[in-house]
Amino acid sequence: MAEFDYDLFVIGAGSGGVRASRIAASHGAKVAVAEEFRVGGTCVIRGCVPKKLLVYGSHFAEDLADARRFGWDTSGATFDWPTLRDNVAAEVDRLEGLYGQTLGNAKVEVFRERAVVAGPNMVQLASGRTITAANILIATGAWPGQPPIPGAELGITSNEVFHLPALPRRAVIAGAGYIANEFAGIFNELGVEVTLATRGDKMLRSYDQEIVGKLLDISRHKGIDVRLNFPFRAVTRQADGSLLVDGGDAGPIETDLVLWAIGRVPNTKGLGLEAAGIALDGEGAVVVDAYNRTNVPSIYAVGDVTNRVQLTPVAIREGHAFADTVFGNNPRTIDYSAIPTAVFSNPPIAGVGPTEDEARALYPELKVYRSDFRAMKNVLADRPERALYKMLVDGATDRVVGLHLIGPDSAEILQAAAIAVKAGLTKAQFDDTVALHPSMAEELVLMR
Ligand SMILES: Cc1cc2nc3c(=O)[nH]c(=O)nc-3n(C[C@H](O)[C@H](O)[C@H](O)COP(=O)(O)OP(=O)(O)OC[C@H]3O[C@@H](n4cnc5c(N)ncnc54)[C@H](O)[C@@H]3O)c2cc1C
Ligand SMILES: NC(=O)c1ccc[n+]([C@@H]2O[C@H](COP(=O)([O-])OP(=O)(O)OC[C@H]3O[C@@H](n4cnc5c(N)ncnc54)[C@H](O)[C@@H]3O)[C@@H](O)[C@H]2O)c1
Repeated sequence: MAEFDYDLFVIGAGSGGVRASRIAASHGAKVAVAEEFRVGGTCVIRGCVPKKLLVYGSHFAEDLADARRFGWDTSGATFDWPTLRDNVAAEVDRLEGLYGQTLGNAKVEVFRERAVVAGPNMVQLASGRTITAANILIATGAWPGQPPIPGAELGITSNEVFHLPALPRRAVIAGAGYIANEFAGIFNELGVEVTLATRGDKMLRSYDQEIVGKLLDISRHKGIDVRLNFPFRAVTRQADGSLLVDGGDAGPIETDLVLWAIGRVPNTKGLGLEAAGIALDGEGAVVVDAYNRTNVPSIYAVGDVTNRVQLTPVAIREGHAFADTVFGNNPRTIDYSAIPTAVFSNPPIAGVGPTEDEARALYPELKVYRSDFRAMKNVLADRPERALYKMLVDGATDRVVGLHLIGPDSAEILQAAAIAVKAGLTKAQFDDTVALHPSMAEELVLMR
């Protein structure tokens, strides 16, 4: 190994890169990682973590309103955006520090600058220095996309949304995926007039559409103006400083903020990959095999940059499996089946396994169980919205193959239930489990 500066050089200290660095070092490898922005990556700095904290922060609006029915006098309660924004930013700073410490404790050297691939065993740092490594891991994540229309630059993306100087009076959120629905919920609760507009005819395409239909109804009931089939043609700044979104036949929308949430593009531009001969797919994602190896044998890639499943727990698993495979003498691949996922909309959606439409094609004897109910807390709060739980069962084997939920705390409930789906448990085994009463989760063992 002495012919190289490092056994492993990782580009990108996000979810996948940090885990891979730490585990490779624990297997005895000499490791360095380069990070051009902030250690921790998208999830910690401008993704999952600050987003979830804003979800909590914004939900107090409804909680405080509901509290009155439970006897509390909440008059005089006010909201201050800078306080929430700055407290969230401080928590992100704290976590960034912990990630740095973890790398330091693991004896991983951190270069706080951009790195690009300069050859099968060489990277170049922004400062000009070149470094050699027996193996290179590309873990550069993804970048928010913007549509190729005039005025797109007048909008912001999830990169900027956590730092708004003030909340806008009105916001147009473009897209109908994860980020769009999560920020529609956050902004709506914080009193912003939200329009969620997407060019397609569906929201959250990969989720069970009956569950998504419920979210659509509840979102509209909460005052979110959801526009499907909305073509974004252009954005212009008006004389009074507001923005005008040109939607062609769907009409213009006047707003104060445009948030692009139209998908995240693998971060491979200018990374030296073409020059190094690394194969990319049509969307610019690094092509890898099941062991995360590219077509150049010394170069690997994990996480969003490979555009397989753009989720933190998946990037972490891929990074870990890569390190075990290459440095731990333990070749491992990831099982991508039955990955539980959630959208932290208001209310949240969570699902595991195929949707009902997908399951119908896979299991000819599919049985669908439903529980459509109003959470006890919502009943007393006089809040009309209902929850919906769906269980998909393969009639041939009685196995529960999918669960799809919308309702309070559905992500928390699904994580535990997903273990049963992953383990291949049957409907009879769910039914054998005594209900935990009173809870929402008990619906899962009471479906008839
Ligand atoms: C708003 C938002 C909310 C999200 N919420 C969730 C959620 O609730 N749950 C969930 O599972 N996932 C969520 N995600 C997705 C999740 O953040 C990503 O799937 C995850 O961060 C991917 O990890 P990664 O290691 O592939 O990339 P990243 O975490 O993006 O890390 C890549 C790192 O590489 C750095 N980098 C890039 N190029 C270079 C270079 N040339 N040199 C040096 N450094 C470089 C970047 O600065 C970055 O720090 C969310 C994403 C967003 C944007
Ligand atoms: N809770 C979570 O786990 C979570 C949260 C946020 C992000 N993420 C990850 O990050 C990824 C990116 O999130 P996202 O919400 O940006 O993408 P997404 O893929 O979830 O949704 C993109 C949406 O934009 C629409 N769209 C695409 N091009 C458009 C255009 N030109 N004009 C209008 N609409 C357009 C699509 O139809 C789709 O509805 C997600 O796919 C997910 O993997 C996960």
